[in-house]
Amino acid sequence: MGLTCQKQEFYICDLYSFCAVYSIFDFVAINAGGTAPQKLCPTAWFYVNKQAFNAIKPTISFYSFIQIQTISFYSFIQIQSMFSQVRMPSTSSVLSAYSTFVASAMLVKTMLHEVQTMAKQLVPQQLQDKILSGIGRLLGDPSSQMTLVIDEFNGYTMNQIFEASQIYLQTKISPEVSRLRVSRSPREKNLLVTIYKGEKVIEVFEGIQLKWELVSITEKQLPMGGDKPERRSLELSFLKKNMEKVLSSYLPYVVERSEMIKEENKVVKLYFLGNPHGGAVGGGAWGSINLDHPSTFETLAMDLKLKEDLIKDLDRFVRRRKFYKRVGKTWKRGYLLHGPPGTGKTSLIAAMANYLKFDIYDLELTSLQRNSQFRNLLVSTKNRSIIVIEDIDCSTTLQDRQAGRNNQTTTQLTLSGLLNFIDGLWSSCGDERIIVLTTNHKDRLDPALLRPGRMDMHIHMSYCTPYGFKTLASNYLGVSNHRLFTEIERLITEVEVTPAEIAEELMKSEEADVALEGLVEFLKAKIAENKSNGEAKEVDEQGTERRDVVESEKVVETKRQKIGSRELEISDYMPCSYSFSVEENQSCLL
Ligand SMILES: Nc1ncnc2c1ncn2[C@@H]1O[C@H](COP(=O)(O)OP(=O)(O)OP(=O)(O)O)[C@@H](O)[C@H]1O
Repeated sequence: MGLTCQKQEFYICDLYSFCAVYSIFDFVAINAGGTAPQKLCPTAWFYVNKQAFNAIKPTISFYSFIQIQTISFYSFIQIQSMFSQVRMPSTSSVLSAYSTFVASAMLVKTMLHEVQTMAKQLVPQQLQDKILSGIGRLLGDPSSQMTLVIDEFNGYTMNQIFEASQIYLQTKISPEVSRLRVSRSPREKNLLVTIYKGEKVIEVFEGIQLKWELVSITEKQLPMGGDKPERRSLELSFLKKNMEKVLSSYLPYVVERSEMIKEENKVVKLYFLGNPHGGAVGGGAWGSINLDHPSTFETLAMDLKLKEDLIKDLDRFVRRRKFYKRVGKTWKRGYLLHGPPGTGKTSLIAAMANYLKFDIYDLELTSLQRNSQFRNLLVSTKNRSIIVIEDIDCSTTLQDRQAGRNNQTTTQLTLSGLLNFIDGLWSSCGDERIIVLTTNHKDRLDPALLRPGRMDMHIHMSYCTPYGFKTLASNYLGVSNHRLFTEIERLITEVEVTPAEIAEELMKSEEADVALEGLVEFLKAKIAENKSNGEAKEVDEQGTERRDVVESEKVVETKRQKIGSRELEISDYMPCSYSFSVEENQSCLL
């Protein structure tokens, strides 16, 4: 709007400047002996003033306009009489004419303010812009070229348009380009191929021809020596008449495309607590490395149906930005992974991150003392991330509340601080967040954490099943069938063995025969050990109530209980017994 006002002022002032300059030149010409301009001058004066009156009469009072007219006419006559004398005007008359002009200019300025204020009120913004862009078009030549210069740096920070354009231009390199620059950051998977200085890329966007060129200027050698600094810019040239479209459509398109390319090539990062006492806002407390965890949904020994359900749930979550906005819910999703150690909880988190290309923030609660630290850390996490709190049951402070010791203060890290983040006001700072809590002992968690709606999905990860074993055998040994499979599947149903234990046995040899025979021995030994442990317990506790049952009986009993409860047991045909709560699953499938 500031620019608009200046333009209006400029155009109207122009009329008056034109009038005054015209007068001076006209009368210089008269003094030089001309006659025709003498007749033309009053005509021009009246013409210009008439145009000015027509332009502004709807917006200023008639009285104000007459004032302008009188003063400018008086100035005009003064100049005319000054220069029409045979002799040169005296210093006093020049000064008098000058002061009249100054007064005139000041009054005009005041009037212009009045005009602008009223114009702002009376003429809609869009119309004002249209008029100005129309005048701009009349003044500029639309067939001439326009060049936008996009510098690599804005001061000390990288220019995001430069970065986005570079990424975008990778996809537009044509065979005509003869020199390219290739680079790769440490531990990045993909090469960055960009055009070299002087090279051009030409493309057509919605009928507009655009030419990109990389320009590089090598600065003078620094006094301290070292490499000569290079200042790089991208120059984008096109016809002037397309300026508006390039700014409002093309460049946003370039940025959007570059975001998509970045997303495709994104290396997932694992953030961990570097300095929890340091500047948390701005990410200072988080250190990061590339997440090289190879776990994916393909390699994970999970029931196929459960895997598909989870993938669908994640897909639904990421594409529902508008839905969350419409229903007034913060765009986040919580998963509680529970089950014994070595059943794949961490592997599942890595698989989720690799699938969604979301960064992971590993939040170690035991290293925090206060809710404020916790909040600062959460505020400094980025969108499209998974915040993980592993072994939530092991946090002493959170256990305090469960134990009934009401020693929480506002300065301590408390369960309510955590819950506040999960579904309180703090949860709304940031978009597309996934929160994953893991525990080996769901029964030890505070009921407040388990209340329906708090964590959207509870995923039970349990011991290996025959189906799970087959997945692991296929992953580790590349075999889908073997003479020992039947025996191994039978043994697995007799003992609680984790996928981690099986994976370890399968890794002991590259030869399937050797690895599987080793696994058979391992399972038999585990059954025998369990039996002897069970018997020993029985002997120890003879004479008292017999509480323990042999391991196989216990597994069957646990399964029976789960089937009787609301949990949907899938372990009958899956490797590890993952389960969903039916109720929670329904709520997440909104
Ligand atoms: N379901 C599974 N599918 C494939 N591999 C698995 C699975 N479960 C465990 N593993 C293997 O066992 C290793 C340990 O598993 P993981 O750390 O994911 O288990 P966890 O349940 O998170 O254990 P903890 O509770 O001790 O953290 C993994 O690196 C992986 O090789």
